Amino acid sequence: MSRARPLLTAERMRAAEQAAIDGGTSVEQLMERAGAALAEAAFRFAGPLPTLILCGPGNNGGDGYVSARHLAARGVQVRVAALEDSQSNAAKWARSEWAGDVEALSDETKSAPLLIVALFGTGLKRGLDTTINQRLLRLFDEAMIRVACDVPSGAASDSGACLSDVPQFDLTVTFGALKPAHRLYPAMHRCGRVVLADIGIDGSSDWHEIAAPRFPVLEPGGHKYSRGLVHALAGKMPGAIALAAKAAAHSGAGYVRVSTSRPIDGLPSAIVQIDTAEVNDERIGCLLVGPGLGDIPQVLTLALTSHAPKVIDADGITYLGDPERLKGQDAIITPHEGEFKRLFGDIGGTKPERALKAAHRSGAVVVFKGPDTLVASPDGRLGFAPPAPAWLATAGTGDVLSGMIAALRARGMPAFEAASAGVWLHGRAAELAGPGMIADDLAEAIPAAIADL
Ligand SMILES: NC(=O)C1=CN([C@@H]2O[C@H](COP(=O)(O)OP(=O)(O)OC[C@H]3O[C@@H](n4cnc5c(N)ncnc54)[C@H](OP(=O)(O)O)[C@@H]3O)[C@@H](O)[C@H]2O)[C@H](O)CC1
Ligand SMILES: [K+]
Repeated sequence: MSRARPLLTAERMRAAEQAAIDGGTSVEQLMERAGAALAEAAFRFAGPLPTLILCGPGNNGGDGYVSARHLAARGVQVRVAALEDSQSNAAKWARSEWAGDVEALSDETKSAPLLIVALFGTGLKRGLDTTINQRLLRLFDEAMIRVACDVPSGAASDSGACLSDVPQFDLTVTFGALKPAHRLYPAMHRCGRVVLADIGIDGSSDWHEIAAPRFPVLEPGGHKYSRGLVHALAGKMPGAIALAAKAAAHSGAGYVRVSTSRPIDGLPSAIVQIDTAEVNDERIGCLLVGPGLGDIPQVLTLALTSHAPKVIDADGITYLGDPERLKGQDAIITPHEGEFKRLFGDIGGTKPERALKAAHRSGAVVVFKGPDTLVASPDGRLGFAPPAPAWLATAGTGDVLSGMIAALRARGMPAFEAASAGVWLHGRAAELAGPGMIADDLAEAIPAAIADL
């Protein structure tokens, strides 16, 4: 299991920085490590290209001055352009240690093949002034490779909002821990590749980027029930539950059963169809309800009489009405924005805050889907999905995800881990299925995604 990279809000980042300082590390030492890491990552990524570094007035700019010194020490032709005088002592120190000139950022500033932008990081308070932003965008267009220091300038670190027009960077070098902006829409799509540098602060957090899952080892002596029985309840539109059932089968469930009032054609024969719904059969590893449910809420009510772990998706979420109905249900719900709002109403805050409040209120693991999918647990853990292909936005991919999560849960993974692993595999399978995929291809790409692990 590759180490899951931690994420911290700006406030928790400052606290971690302060703890390091209380522990005897100076701000200048932290800045020296950050700037050196920025130089190292930029050099590895771009090679010894002539470089222009844009430095802002705060410590983000300070990192920029330090990186200028380190790149110059490698023989790189480096120029620095500053927005204004440095405000903080550490930034003043970093600027004083830079032996070269510092140009004033203006309309006359010439760009360079490698552009490193260290204008604003976690201290951004508002969008960039139009003049500054125009200059940034011009220099950006004239450059070949663009690198952001810590956070793309103009992106709000905690919410992932772009407070001004943020261009598309090739690389973002961040320090200590990832920031929410690296994994929240739209800022996440402006970062390019994100490199996390260790600068000696304790970045540990209960927020993480979801990493490739480690699968429960299959017991040779196992049988179809020990590998997990997924029991799906069909509703009005059988196509959706069929897709979810297929995805569950491809995700390694030992046995997939569908309760349906009429035969569903096109289902692989490995998937058993029955016209009863014994939802308290203790062999059930995970119950799945919601895909294609339509307006038959009594099927959801039946599902809630089951003691089995369950995945509730789509219409099943809509018909819940009250999040409290999920208490004690050992449930994973998989809402997109609309279903989230219908169930939880207008919970304010950033997407991470909303996801965690919903998990806390419902007692369920909440997979809050979107171009930035989060997995929130009632115990405060929060997983951020790595960027997934845009072509996942097509009909039926949500049904596939719910089936994948149900299978992993049925295989014995705890709810939060099963939901996180499902989200990760869903994105990976989409990459393998390619841009022309439809949801059926996505389900069929799951075994290759798992084999990849
Ligand atoms: N946290 C760590 O472990 C480390 C972080 N480092 C780097 O430090 C920055 C955060 O530095 P900070 O000085 O807090 O903030 P910024 O550099 O991002 O912003 C500096 C000032 O810029 C002004 N500001 C904000 N928005 C705008 C804007 N749109 N236009 C103009 N000016 C703006 C603001 O000043 P005000 O006068 O507006 O209050 C900010 O104070 C972090 O990102 C890392 O790169 C350390 O170097 C290493 C360790
Ligand atoms: K920046």
